[in-house]
Amino acid sequence: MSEEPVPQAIRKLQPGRLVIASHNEGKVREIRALLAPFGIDPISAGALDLPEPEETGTTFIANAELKAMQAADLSGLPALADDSGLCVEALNGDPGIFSARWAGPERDFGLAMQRVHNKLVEAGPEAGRDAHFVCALALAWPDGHIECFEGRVDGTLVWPPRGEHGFGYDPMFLLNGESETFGEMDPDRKHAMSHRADAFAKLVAAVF
Ligand SMILES: O=P(O)(O)OP(=O)(O)OP(=O)(O)OC[C@H]1O[C@@H](n2cnc3c(O)ncnc32)[C@H](O)[C@@H]1O
Ligand SMILES: [Mg+2]
Repeated sequence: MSEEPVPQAIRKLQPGRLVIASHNEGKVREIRALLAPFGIDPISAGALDLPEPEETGTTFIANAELKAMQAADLSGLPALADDSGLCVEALNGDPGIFSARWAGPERDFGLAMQRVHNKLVEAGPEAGRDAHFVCALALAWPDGHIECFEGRVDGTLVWPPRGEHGFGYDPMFLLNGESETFGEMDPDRKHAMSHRADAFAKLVAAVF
């Protein structure tokens, strides 16, 4: 069996020597699955007890950068952060970088999805249901070097939410051309076509 070519930056990442700078279990699960083919078994920020930084950036990239840099700094290890969110066209891109914050301190995504739905109802019957997910990935090295990549997928929103898989806004997001929401989809299928997979493919391609 021929060995898969391994990108340079990834080659430097050894099992147990990469931190996933995220406190979101759903994301950590997906990033683990994306890294598995490279033989990388990362440590999560939670396992290292790293603090959750305040997300003061005004873009997905800026927030991914600040999370990755803080984790690399504190751990002395390379760190991969993900800042992502749902952008609804009829809501001028909201909740966008505030996607986690719309779920309140309890991180209640039933509530967050209801909020999105209510705003769309308020926007009136002519407001469309188009939306996209964005994922910014930042890979920070302890020497301060940082690389960023952004992925995106387009779809529409359904109501009521459907499916028990995934996390966050997945049950209300229907990728263009699909009949199952991300919440109904087999997780492997979502991992293969999500905004996170798109950003990850760019990360891998850039370091060849
Ligand atoms: O910052 P970290 O610790 O990584 O975790 P977080 O949950 O706060 O993550 P973000 O700040 O990036 O907020 C993004 C929110 O957008 C939502 N989101 C991102 N990717 C998603 C996906 O693949 N499916 C559904 N919702 C997603 C999800 O609810 C996240 O909480
Ligand atoms: Mg966050």
